[in-house]
Amino acid sequence: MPVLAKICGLATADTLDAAVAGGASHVGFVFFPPSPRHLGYDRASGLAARVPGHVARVGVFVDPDDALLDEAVRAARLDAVQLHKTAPERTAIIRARTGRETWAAVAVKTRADLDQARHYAGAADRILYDAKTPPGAALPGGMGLRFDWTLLDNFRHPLPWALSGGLDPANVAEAIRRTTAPLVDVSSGVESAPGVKDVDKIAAFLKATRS
Ligand SMILES: O=C(O)c1ccccc1NCC(=O)[C@H](O)[C@H](O)COP(=O)(O)O
Repeated sequence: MPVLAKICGLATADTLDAAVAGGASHVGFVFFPPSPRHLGYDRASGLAARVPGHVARVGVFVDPDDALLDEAVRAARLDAVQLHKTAPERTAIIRARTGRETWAAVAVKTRADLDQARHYAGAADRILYDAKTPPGAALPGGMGLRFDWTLLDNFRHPLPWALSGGLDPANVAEAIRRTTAPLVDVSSGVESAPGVKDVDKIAAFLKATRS
């Protein structure tokens, strides 16, 4: 089974096209104004129009309100929503409201953090294990931080899942081998500066997922 790959935080046509050409299964659009990857609705709409049908459009949110969600789902024609810092009860409501595949991000630093995933059974469709960012950090993701992959050893995943946090072209093959992740997600590992995606790094990352 080929490993699926999401390139997150795309904001330009050339880098979006590189993700599609390189074989990404998912592309991520960030709707969170403090992020250097944040997209307005018009820009998201234009990018979404370039995405072929076999590639899923994922909107990335931080505990969003209904107005933001509704407008982003419409503008970017989202296939899935990825929710950070969103309680299981609210996640279930968003899943029902949008009718979209719903991913719950679980921030991981210790083994105990993984237990949060169980609370999303019945509320989400997929868990995204991401590295926990430091208290007071501006962003809950997209900071290039990695968690200890061995924490996932023998963990009984309550839902389909994905691995994220600090992945890059040099370490993603080892991450897949070590964790058996069915889907990997990257943002800053394929950037030349925060929010600036690099087409060569995107291509290298996607190639490495198949190695
Ligand atoms: O990327 C962002 O700017 C962002 C902002 C707010 C919430 C989540 C965000 N990113 C989520 C992602 O899916 C990233 O791809 C994931 O955290 C991994 O990031 P990185 O460690 O930089 O590869």
